[in-house]
Amino acid sequence: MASSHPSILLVGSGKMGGAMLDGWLASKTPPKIFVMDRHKANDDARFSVVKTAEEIPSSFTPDIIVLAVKPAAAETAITSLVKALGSRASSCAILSVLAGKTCLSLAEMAKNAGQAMPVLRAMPNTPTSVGAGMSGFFASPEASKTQAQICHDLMLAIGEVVTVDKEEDLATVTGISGSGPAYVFLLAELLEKAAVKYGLPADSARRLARATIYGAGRMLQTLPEDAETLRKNVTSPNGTTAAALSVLMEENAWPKNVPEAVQAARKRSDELAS
Ligand SMILES: NC(=O)C1=CN([C@@H]2O[C@H](COP(=O)(O)OP(=O)(O)OC[C@H]3O[C@@H](n4cnc5c(N)ncnc54)[C@H](O)[C@@H]3O)[C@@H](O)[C@H]2O)C=CC1
Ligand SMILES: O=C(O)[C@@H]1CCC=N1
Repeated sequence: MASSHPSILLVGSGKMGGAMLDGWLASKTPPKIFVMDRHKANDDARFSVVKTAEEIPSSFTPDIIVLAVKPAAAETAITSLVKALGSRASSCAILSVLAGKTCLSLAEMAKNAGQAMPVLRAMPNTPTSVGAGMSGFFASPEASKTQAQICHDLMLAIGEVVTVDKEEDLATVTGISGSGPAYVFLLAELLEKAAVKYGLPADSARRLARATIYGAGRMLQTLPEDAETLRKNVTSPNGTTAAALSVLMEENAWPKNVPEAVQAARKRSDELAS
């Protein structure tokens, strides 16, 4: 297995698979990529596309199968891959980005289809498409050190990686960074709507909301201060920010809602496991 330049089969190139694909293609040393998705056009010379597992050429054996289908589609996809790859599947590992589905349950699917395969999991997010992703990562004990390193490095090529020691912690990762971009996009939507409500033109509203979130994000990314300090630096005593935060930080507002939202995502992740 070539760890420096692995070959991957990306199964599912929808919103998350497509975001990872964009990230890898823009990375310094893109892996060799085959995409398997009946909805993906075969119009880009930088990777090959097959619509079904049966179309994977016998000359191609991936090091890593990156599984990026919906959780409910996992079994069909794994079964078709095991059957089509035959004995070649024995040298592949599965890197799943599916919410919820455990390494054990995915490994069972492969075994039931006729081939034991090690399973590793990553929980990425859509900012991987612009090289600014955040992924949680877990390698099951069945994966070799080389497979774990390759998968870790694949995710590192498209953003940051946090390795978790306990697989169940990926549910929390999902509620924080996997789903998290949606919380930020919601904030952008709501700020934009508020700006329009109070009289600004739509274009200005959009720019103000987006640039504010981008600027705050860059500060969080580049400055050493913690988020609380950065917030306090904006908040003049008895000023406008204090007035706004008295609404958002009210006991039953964000301090209650945000942890509850994360817990709802964690619970849903556990439900998707079965
Ligand atoms: N959307 C997101 O922000 C994130 C999604 N995920 C996970 O990524 C997975 C995919 O989610 P999305 O990309 O949002 O869904 P999606 O519906 O946009 O993409 C799924 C893709 O899988 C393809 N597909 C379905 N069955 C297939 C099969 N048998 N063979 C090949 N391709 C097949 C579909 O054609 C589709 O393009 C989910 O399991 C989700 O939990 C993880 C982190 C973030
Ligand atoms: O909503 C979902 O289930 C997926 C997992 C994390 C982000 N999107």
